[in-house]
Amino acid sequence: MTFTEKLRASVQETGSTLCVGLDPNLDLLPQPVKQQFESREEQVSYFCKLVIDYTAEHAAAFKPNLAFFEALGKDGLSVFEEVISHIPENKIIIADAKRGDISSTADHYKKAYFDEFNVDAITINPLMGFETLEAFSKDETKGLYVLALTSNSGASDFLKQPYKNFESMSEYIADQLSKKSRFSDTHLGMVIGATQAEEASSVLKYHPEGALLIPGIGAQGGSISELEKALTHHTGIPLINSSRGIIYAGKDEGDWPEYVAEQAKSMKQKLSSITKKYV
Ligand SMILES: O=C(O)c1cc(=O)[nH]c(=O)n1[C@@H]1O[C@H](COP(=O)(O)O)[C@@H](O)[C@H]1O
Repeated sequence: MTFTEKLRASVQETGSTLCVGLDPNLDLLPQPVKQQFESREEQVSYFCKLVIDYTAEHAAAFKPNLAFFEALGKDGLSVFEEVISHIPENKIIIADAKRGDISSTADHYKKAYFDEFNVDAITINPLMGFETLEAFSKDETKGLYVLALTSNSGASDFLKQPYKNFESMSEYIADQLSKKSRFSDTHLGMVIGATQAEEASSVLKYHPEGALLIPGIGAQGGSISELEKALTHHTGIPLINSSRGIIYAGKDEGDWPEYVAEQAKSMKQKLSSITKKYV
């Protein structure tokens, strides 16, 4: 099954374009989890597994962010592996690693994330050039989400600046990804921030078939109705990510996982007008 086939199937099976972001911040973990386990590793592992159990029926994808696992030190990658092994087979797993390096180094990132951890997709920072993508390009079962128009205000530092004969570097990245897609077995998708809906449609038109990872709803305040407008002509399947807005719902309650499930269900419903186009 190719990456896009798996992506479509996961969205269809769940009737959802929601991606639950696994950003386990030790300072924000629910009190009952902290009380139950002494070690940080056990706390993070248990927390993420419960979030997965309680949200899986509402989500097509999970996006563990590597920073939160690396912050655990030497055992962080073991916890990451434990957590991703807990994610049901039919869900898309995106390793949010934002890697991007010269080709020989990129080849080792590819070995780590595609071959060893066997995730479906990884996020890529293209600042070192399109060379950062090449090592990943030979696997039709995998996808890349390349930072194109990020959700933060720092998008104005480079990405929203005019570049070559494009209105912005974001447009140029989208155009290049579309051209490179013809020669790549791996699906080349984009990261587009939900907080950038105004600029998003002009970027999306350069790569209309690209799968999208869209962070910025929930805690960052991106508007779902503006996002829906921006996606009007887009055919690539979007996964819309919320991390803090879901995983820390009901954080100090004994039955916190119920709040997490409720929040995921509610977000799935809020996204339904976007989702219906892709199911
Ligand atoms: O690549 C990402 O996932 C990403 C790109 C971007 O432009 N903005 C962005 O917030 N993210 C990530 O998406 C998640 C957003 O988390 P919340 O704001 O808590 O929903 C974090 O893991 C961020 O690192």
